[in-house]
Amino acid sequence: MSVEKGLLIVLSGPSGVGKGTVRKAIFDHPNTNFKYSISMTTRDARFGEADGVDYFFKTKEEFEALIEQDKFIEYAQYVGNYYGTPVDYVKETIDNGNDIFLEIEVQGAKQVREKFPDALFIFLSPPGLKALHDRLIKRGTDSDEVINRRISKAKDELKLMNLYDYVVVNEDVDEARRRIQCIVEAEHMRRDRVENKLRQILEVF
Ligand SMILES: Nc1ncnc2c1ncn2[C@@H]1O[C@H](COP(=O)(O)OP(=O)(O)OP(=O)(O)O)[C@@H](O)[C@H]1O
Ligand SMILES: Nc1nc2c(ncn2[C@@H]2O[C@H](COP(=O)(O)O)[C@@H](O)[C@H]2O)c(=O)[nH]1
Repeated sequence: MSVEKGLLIVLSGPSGVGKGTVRKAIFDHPNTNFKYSISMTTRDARFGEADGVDYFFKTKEEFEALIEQDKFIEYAQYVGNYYGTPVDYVKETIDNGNDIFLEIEVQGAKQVREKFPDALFIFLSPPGLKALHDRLIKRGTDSDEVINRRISKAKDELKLMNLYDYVVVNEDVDEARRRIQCIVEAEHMRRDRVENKLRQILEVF
């Protein structure tokens, strides 16, 4: 009997909205069984970030060689750096029946939609642009110039939220965590119902 494929869950949204914070809350929660896809990037590691934990840090040349070798499900250039999702771990995880969680920006999410139309797409939105700006400043990881570029990008990214299956507003981290877990659970139930229905219909013959 073939193993049922795992769910590919894509969490996207503008920089500073709290994707990483909400993702950590999800993974720290006892009910979580997802795997996490660690991205590759050419940006410098921030204070406290570790290679192979937060990202796989690569040089531009290494990243471009991996693009040539078709080693990404998706990749994008964001504020002067490459970011991408390595293909092997994602495929292996879903083929083994496990759910996998991607935390990526919107251009990458669009590419995933083209390759994996069955994936579940969730957009994390800030309560407002002022809150987003405040969060980027409070995080203290980027210069004013980079923050302004991220906010300018966010204005375009927010316009794409209607392309997602669900939008979750991150007012409160624990509430956003709970909503995302409910969405994933409901999606599993929906898929199981469709699968069972199909089985029943096919049994008639
Ligand atoms: N609900 C919230 N209310 C207030 N502050 C928040 C909330 N969620 C996250 N934050 C804060 O906002 C800042 C940005 O969060 P985080 O780094 O998780 O964003 P991100 O979307 O992952 O950013 P990036 O895409 O740049 O990696 C952090 O300082 C975090 O503590
Ligand atoms: N398209 C992709 N976007 C990614 C990936 N990993 C992270 N990201 C997004 O990039 C921006 C900037 O991240 P930062 O760590 O420099 O703040 C942010 O929106 C991330 O979600 C990826 O593999 N592909």
